[in-house]
Amino acid sequence: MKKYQQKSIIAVLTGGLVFVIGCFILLNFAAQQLTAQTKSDAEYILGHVEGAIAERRRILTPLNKLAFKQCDNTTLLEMRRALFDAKYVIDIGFFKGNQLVCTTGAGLLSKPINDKQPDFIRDGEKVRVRFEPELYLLLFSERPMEVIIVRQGDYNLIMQSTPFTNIGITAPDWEVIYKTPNALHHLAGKEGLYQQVKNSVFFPYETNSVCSSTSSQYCVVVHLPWSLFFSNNHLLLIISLILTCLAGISSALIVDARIAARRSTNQRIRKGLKKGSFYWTYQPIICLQSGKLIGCEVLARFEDKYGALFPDEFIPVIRKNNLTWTFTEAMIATTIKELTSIELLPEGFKVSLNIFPCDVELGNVSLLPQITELTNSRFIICLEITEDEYLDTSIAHAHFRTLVESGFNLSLDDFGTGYSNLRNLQNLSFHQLKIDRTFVQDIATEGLKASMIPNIMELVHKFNYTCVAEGIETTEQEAILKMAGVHYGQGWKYGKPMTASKFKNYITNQHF
Ligand SMILES: Nc1nc2c(ncn2[C@@H]2O[C@H](COP(=O)(O)O[C@H]3[C@@H](O)[C@H](n4cnc5c(=O)[nH]c(N)nc54)O[C@@H]3COP(=O)(O)O)[C@@H](O)[C@H]2O)c(=O)[nH]1
Repeated sequence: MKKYQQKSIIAVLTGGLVFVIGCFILLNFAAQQLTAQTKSDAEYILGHVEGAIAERRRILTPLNKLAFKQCDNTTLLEMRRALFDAKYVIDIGFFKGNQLVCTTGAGLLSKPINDKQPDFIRDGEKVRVRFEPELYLLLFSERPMEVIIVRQGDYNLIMQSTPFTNIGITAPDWEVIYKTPNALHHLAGKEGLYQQVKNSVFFPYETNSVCSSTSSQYCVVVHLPWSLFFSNNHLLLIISLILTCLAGISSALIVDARIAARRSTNQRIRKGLKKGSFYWTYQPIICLQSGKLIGCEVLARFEDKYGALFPDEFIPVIRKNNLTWTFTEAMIATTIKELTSIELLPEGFKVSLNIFPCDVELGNVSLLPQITELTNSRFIICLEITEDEYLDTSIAHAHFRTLVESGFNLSLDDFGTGYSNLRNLQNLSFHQLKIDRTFVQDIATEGLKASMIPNIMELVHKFNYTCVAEGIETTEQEAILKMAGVHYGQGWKYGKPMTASKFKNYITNQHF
């Protein structure tokens, strides 16, 4: 599998992982919300259950204390008074023995009704509770009602479960139960739900149950399905999903970009040499006295699908990978062709090519005289070589002599920066010395390096060199260098390194 494909897979996997983690966080958040919702629904219903229990006590205990022996108008009046501000109780009945004789709704019954067996009895208080799924109350006789009937002493009361169902809860299913040691008694809501929850038939987080703190036998269970929860919060869900997707996509893009950026410079440069990612630019060199263009320096640039690399990045890699000569050959082949095609360039135009010092030591430079594009060109080919310890050997000196004999000009680059051996100035068969731009930049601050320019010029004159100052950006620098006797200048003041076509336009506007 190709490396870039592997890297794309890593980016996609990272994006996918971020998406999955995002979804997990989202799901976890939704689960917390669902739990909170079911808990608040269950507590809401339980609040009503406790309210109903309290109401039952509030009504039945005082009524029983009145100790009526039969149902007459006084009894009915007291019963109706008790019912007046009730919230859960819809009817109160009075018993004689085991027979219901009157109710607040129907008054005195023409035919007493026998009490039925309760579902359960609350021990201490002797409260008998019965769930009636379809009770036809005389007052509301057209429709059956789901009610809870609670008997205490001589009275019973009927509570409707509608106050629980018509409340503002989200869960569609819920159940109120009463737990005895041996059984569960359904009181309101969806019968059997409690048992289903105990049997874990639902998805996680969909259910919740709470029991009363005052009467712990009363419990409420609610069920809110995920599907309903999501459909209730669909807008939030969609926005969160979009954000999670965006997080996934952007992390994939970031990883991709980072991988691309980190993609081995080595590899890019190796491939770039074969695939033409290198191109060359030309920076004008000007005669400081006449102001005329006398030559140019060839400077490499690199750009591939991952972006540009600067010479400071690719030159060391080329050197480290022993690609210096391959690189120089590519430079010569392209640049001489490009410059030759610019007809306006006169005979004797000076083309400065950078040569790696290691190619001098390795003897590769001895191949230069064999490159006919160079030797047959109408230009003066100036080889710029950085001062280096490699140049300080007798073999190097011999190569330089051969190059000079073959018609090349030699220029000592970056003079004053690195390895410096003044003896070389005399021994090397060089034509030119190039003052490094740090000396020129020092002019503005009148620094130590700038103060050394006259000394450099003394050496230049002594050994009969020509001198180029590089990095000239301002008129002030130009004036000072001109006064110091520097012959040529190179820098942004005259033009930045430019492609062949731009250089052609530049030349069109110059006078030789
Ligand atoms: N062997 C080869 N070496 C090469 C080749 N192409 C470049 N190089 C070497 O890389 C070093 C950096 O080069 P670059 O970034 O291109 O910088 C050159 C100019 O752009 C820069 N310059 C020129 N004028 C100005 C200026 O006014 N201000 C300013 N801040 N910078 C300026 O200076 C660099 C000139 O380089 P040089 O004359 O060679 O010292 C550099 O060492 C290049 O040699 C290549 O094809 N082969």
